[in-house]
Amino acid sequence: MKVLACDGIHDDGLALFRDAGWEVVVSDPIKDPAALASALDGVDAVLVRSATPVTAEAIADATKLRVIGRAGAGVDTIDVDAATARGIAVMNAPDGNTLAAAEHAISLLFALARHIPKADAGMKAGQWPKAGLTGFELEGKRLGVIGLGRIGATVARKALGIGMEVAAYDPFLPPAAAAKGSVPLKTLDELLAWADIVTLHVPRTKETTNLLSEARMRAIKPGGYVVNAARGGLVDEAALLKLLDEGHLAGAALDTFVTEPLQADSPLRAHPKLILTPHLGASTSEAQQAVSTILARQILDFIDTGAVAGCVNLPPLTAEAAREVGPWMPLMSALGRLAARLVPAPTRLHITYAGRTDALDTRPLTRLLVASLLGTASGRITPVNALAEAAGRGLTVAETLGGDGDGFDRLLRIRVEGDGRSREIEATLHRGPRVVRLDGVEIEFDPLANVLLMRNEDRPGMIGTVGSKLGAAGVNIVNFALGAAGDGQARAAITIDRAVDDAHLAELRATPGVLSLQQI
Ligand SMILES: NC(=O)C1=CN([C@@H]2O[C@H](COP(=O)(O)OP(=O)(O)OC[C@H]3O[C@@H](n4cnc5c(N)ncnc54)[C@H](O)[C@@H]3O)[C@@H](O)[C@H]2O)C=CC1
Ligand SMILES: O=C(O)C(=O)COP(=O)(O)O
Repeated sequence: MKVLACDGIHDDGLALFRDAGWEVVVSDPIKDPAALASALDGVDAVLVRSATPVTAEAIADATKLRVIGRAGAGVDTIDVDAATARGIAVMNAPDGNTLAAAEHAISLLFALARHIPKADAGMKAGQWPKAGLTGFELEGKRLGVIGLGRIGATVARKALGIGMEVAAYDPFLPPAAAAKGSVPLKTLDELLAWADIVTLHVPRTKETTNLLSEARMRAIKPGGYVVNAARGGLVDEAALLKLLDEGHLAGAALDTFVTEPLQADSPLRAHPKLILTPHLGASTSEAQQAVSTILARQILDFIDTGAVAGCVNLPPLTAEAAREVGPWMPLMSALGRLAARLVPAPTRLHITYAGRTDALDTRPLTRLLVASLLGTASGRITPVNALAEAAGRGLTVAETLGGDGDGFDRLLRIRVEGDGRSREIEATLHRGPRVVRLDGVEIEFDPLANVLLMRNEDRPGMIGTVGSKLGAAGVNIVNFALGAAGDGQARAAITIDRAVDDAHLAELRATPGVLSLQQI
């Protein structure tokens, strides 16, 4: 397995990959999508920070890539939709840098309040720049937090600790979190009119782009301040310069920019009321160590056990739940392949998880079954894109939980329909993966083995005739399971030690009494 680590990923996380036997390739940021595409050749996982954009073009031919890992919080530099469509999991590690980002925002508040950068620059230039650098106290001032998630809530807590009044705007806060929080919530208009300093802690999305537009910044009290240590593009940079020039805003501090690195000739660099840092929010050794190790563990667990944590395009699956469903995974893949052979153009799939269903998270099982059912048709289908791909291809997927397990601890009943056909497979785990019934007829076989499925006239001599033809083809029978279908026909599942070639298959199909024969 191979991981490509771009953008300066802390070595502690990379060591976990090396310990697990992975090849680790370390790279500087790769800005060019074509260059990233070629660097991704043969790569199973790629790790990035904010410098390397992972675009649709970069991953279009990444046939081995299973995970894009963001060693940090914001996934706005990753084309998550394109990754999902290609069946690639996208993971991040937002808990690892919350403190670092929050402390950076607080640092910027102090830097603004006490002119620290100007004071320092003057001192370094041989001056004693005391006059003109009178600041203001943060205690008693009003801080308006936009986005009360991990970082916003941490900033709020720290700001309360230094005696600031704090309120927030976050329309997506879960009601429980809003109810127990010590930070009053306001509408955006109320917050902007109330705050002395507005600080942003939202992700960059279509909705949050230019959240602080010219009109919104005008709604901040004259003499107010803006801090953006969240994402470039949340603040309209041109409008900010205008409002600083007009004197409507007294100052602003930016850690993140529309274009990064910021252009050398950007007018932002020259503005005396602006404090700039080069996207340093997450740049503490603690945060980098944390995000790299959290992310590495998430990716290694996902690949090794199927456990899902910190994934933005798959539902979570705890290690315990992964252990519970793990043994069923090979069965789901095999049943998907079998179902695809029985009904090549499926339009409806109904899965019943019967018997004991407690502690069974069926989501990864259903996704894998669907991926395997569709995967044989074309393209790259994985549990990440299986359900979307099913919807796109007109396959309805339904699931029933519970019901009689027919004496089995757990029994899977899979009905596939399409093209006028309707087939039913019942399967379980019993000394390995086992199909126990096909279309209601009791025949047992291992769906992972080489199997011939036969429908034949229910008359004496059939086993012998087919058996000797297989013998003549040099194929050994491992198991011959036969069940009467009740209509003068029988069904057989013949487990064999190797695949039968086409010529011998044709000969078997031509055997009198054989009504149909399929190799799976
Ligand atoms: N400067 C830096 O180095 C760093 C920047 N960040 C940025 O900070 C962002 C937030 O990180 P976390 O707090 O960990 O994420 P989070 O997901 O815990 O919090 C984001 C909050 O924003 C809220 N939100 C979303 N859309 C909103 C909208 N339109 N208006 C108001 N609130 C909205 C959400 O409800 C959520 O509570 C990241 O997405 C990233 O862009 C994160 C780490 C470091
Ligand atoms: O985690 C985030 O969202 C960040 O913005 C941190 O960016 P970085 O990893 O320092 O390039």
